[in-house]
Amino acid sequence: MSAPERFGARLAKAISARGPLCAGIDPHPGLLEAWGLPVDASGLERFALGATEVLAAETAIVKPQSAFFEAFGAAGVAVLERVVALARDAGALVLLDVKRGDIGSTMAAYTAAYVAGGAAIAADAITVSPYLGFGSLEQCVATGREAGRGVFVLARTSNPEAHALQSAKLPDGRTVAQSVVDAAAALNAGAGPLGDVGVVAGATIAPGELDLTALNGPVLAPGFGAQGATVADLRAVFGDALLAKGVLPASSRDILRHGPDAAALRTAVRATRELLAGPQENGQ
Ligand SMILES: O=C(O)c1cc(=O)[nH]c(=O)n1[C@@H]1O[C@H](COP(=O)(O)O)[C@@H](O)[C@H]1O
Repeated sequence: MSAPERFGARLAKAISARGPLCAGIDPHPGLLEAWGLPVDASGLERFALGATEVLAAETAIVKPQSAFFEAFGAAGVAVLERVVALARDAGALVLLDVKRGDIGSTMAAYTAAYVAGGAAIAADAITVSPYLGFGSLEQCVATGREAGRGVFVLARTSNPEAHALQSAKLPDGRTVAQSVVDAAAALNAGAGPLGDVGVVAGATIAPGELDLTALNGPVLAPGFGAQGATVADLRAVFGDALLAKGVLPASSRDILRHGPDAAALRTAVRATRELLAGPQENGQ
């Protein structure tokens, strides 16, 4: 049997076809209410499946946030499984935002859950945390890679509290965040057109904080939209060359607030895609 196509290659193709926007599927209780839905598992189901049907038909990759599903217990996790399947049927890749990270032996169980061949909730990629040491993630990367799946490692996150920890300096002078990027780059060496190990770098961070030029992998850039970052910020933080090669601006609430009407949601996601197309085209 031939090896599955690698995640980085699949993502590069999806970006070429549909643009780089990553649409977040974050069923916040407040959004369920705004959509006129009950804040229970039935409301979650209608919100999440309705949003996925529209967003996964329009974008290269969707990002369901697991916590909003887990909050409803087993019924919520069952909805998450359906979201993953529905998104794939609609032609989008699925980045499951679970931000997992643990000692290697426990990380193996998260790997089996999400990115190994035959995973229970099989995503195309997951978000992972490097704070038990980057090495604790390497088996997950290797196993996911064999199954054609990837990871996005938290490097410099979009939230204001992140700065003190992630921008702390190591004895060699690099920031913690830069060391995460460099470790990801080492695992992506030689891969083309994009490696399977992405990093998370918020669109809200200061320009020049991170050197991503050697990453050779995708960058998830949340913070665009509801957290205040604009297209101009994306250009300032990442530069046109990187924006044209694997930066995925992620937006959740700013798009989802346009539901529940499917046509209005579709118009909103298309408008966001078009907004992003400017720097992409200019960057080539
Ligand atoms: O890993 C993430 O997705 C993530 C990393 C980060 O640095 N900042 C961040 O906001 N996120 C997630 O991205 C989404 C942002 O949602 P909005 O602010 O509504 O666009 C949420 O699901 C967050 O959990």
